Amino acid sequence: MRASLIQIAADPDETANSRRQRAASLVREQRGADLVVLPELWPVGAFAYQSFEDEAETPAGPTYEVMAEAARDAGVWLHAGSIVERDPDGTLYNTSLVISPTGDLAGTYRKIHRFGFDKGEAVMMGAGADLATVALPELTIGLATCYDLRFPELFRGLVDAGAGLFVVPAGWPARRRGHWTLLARARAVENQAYVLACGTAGTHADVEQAGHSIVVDPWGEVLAEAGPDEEILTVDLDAAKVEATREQFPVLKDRRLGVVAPDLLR
Ligand SMILES: NC(=O)CC(=O)C(=O)O
Repeated sequence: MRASLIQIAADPDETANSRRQRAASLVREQRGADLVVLPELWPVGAFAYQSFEDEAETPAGPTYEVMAEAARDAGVWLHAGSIVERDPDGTLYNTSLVISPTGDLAGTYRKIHRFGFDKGEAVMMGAGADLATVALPELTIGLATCYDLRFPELFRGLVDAGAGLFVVPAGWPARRRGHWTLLARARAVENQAYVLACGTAGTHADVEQAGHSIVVDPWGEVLAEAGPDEEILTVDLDAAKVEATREQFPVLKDRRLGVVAPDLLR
């Protein structure tokens, strides 16, 4: 299974539309990949809070339209990163879109853990309420976004829902890059799953982005890591490695939910 992570820049020198066109042409260049991934809120910039209202769209809006055509042309599954979604009731969400090789919307995920504590996304957006997985031919992918990476219980929930690969689009700041790498590896090791974490490059709203998109295997080994600038990481994954790792070192079978989290069993 070949995956390409497109670490596109978040610099404010482009409009959302020109970013969409540029991202679409990069997706088209990935013909031959099975799965292509874009980062969090790349049409807007993850920290461009002042643009959220103006750039909000529906899951079937301009980002989907442009990226669906690109996915179809390239014949790939496309995790199109996330958009600012406006629900019909007016609430904004940080919503990921997964598009099939035929251009259909195969899944959406509203970011559950909102970043910013008492400002930014945390106060401007609603919190997602549902876990999301999408079954690809080789593996089921579990969806999470950026700050979600700090919440291991979400990833365990995705494993219980069948995930063997987590896709994590992000707009992670450079000043916390150490956490990004550590957390991506931790989520892979503890869940014996692949992690494809795709960040943004450049600087947006004065927040320097970490870049350093990373692919980690189910044993926690880093298969590929980008630098800080725009870059495309292409990696071959062995889908069978998920089950093989879980069989050879079956820690997930030793969970004691009845003791440590009885509420989860209700
Ligand atoms: N931007 C995010 O969603 C998360 C983040 O920056 C972090 O450090 O966590």
